[in-house]
Amino acid sequence: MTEHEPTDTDEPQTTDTDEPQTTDANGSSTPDAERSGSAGDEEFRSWTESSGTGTVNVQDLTKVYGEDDDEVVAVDEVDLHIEAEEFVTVLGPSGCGKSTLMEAIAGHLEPTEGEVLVNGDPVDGPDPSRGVVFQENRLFPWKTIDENVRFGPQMRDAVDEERIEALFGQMGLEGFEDAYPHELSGGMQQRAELARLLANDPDIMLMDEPFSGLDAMTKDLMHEKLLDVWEDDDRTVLFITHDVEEAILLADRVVVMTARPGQVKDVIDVDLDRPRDTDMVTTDRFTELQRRANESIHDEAERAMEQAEGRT
Ligand SMILES: Nc1ncnc2c1ncn2[C@@H]1O[C@H](COP(=O)(O)OP(=O)(O)OP(=O)(O)O)[C@@H](O)[C@H]1O
Repeated sequence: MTEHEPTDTDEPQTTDTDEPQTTDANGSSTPDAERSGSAGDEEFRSWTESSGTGTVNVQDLTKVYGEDDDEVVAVDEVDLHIEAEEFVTVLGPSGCGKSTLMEAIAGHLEPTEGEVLVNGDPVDGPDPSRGVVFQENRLFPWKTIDENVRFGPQMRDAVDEERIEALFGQMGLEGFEDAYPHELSGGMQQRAELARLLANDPDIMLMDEPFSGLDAMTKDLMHEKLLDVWEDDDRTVLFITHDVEEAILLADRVVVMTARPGQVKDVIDVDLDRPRDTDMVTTDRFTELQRRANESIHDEAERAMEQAEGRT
């Protein structure tokens, strides 16, 4: 498999042209919360053997881009496990390999070393059971919202009209079925993107900074919407972010990554009650978790900045 090679189960891709692509469909994958290093062999074995619907195991994952002088080690020997129905956020500085990790789980790229297992099976390409959402939505600009949402199921001859109608209600998009993506606000586009993903009924949702382009108020609403979806449907979620508050508010566990080459530095258990809402960010426990995450990420952010400035 070549990086980003189009397959008939790949995600819809927007392009600079208005021409339909032949590379669409809908894949989704599961992420993992890692626990390498600190875990004993026996404990680690029990995680990797767990293979319920929606479990992800990343084992010794290394990804090297380029060759010789251009070589970049994006992630280095990452071990991660995510239980079925767990919500894990990955927090890391810019360029530390977060997207690389997610793309490996999505099946969009081939590891240099190591492997990813989903439900105990090796990932060897995209699959609709692993749904991916990016910061820039991948809606087809030439299709209506309804056509976008039903595209994945249609490709598999598995359209469920009731499900699609319910998704429009759940995402507050009734009345916008015939609109085109450019006619919607940023928040509505991301809700349409979520509906498109959920139309495939994925076990695992892989979300790469999906709300980072939204204003604060819309972002809060999207957090509530996503938590509702997750709490109702028991899906596994791997959510990548730079935002400490977002990482804690959403997650069961926050995985903190080092600066490049990305490795798991820390795993923070978030023991806040559920259901969660944005008011929680002012509580003592939230502040304490936030302080811990900030301490963990601080040096890595500095190192990442030095790397970006060419100082290391
Ligand atoms: N296809 C590629 N070819 C060469 N280098 C790449 C490729 N994709 C990513 N990289 C490099 O690998 C490193 C990790 O990239 P990645 O996008 O996974 O990091 P990230 O943590 O998601 O970054 P950001 O937070 O900025 O989105 C970066 O140095 C990036 O430039």
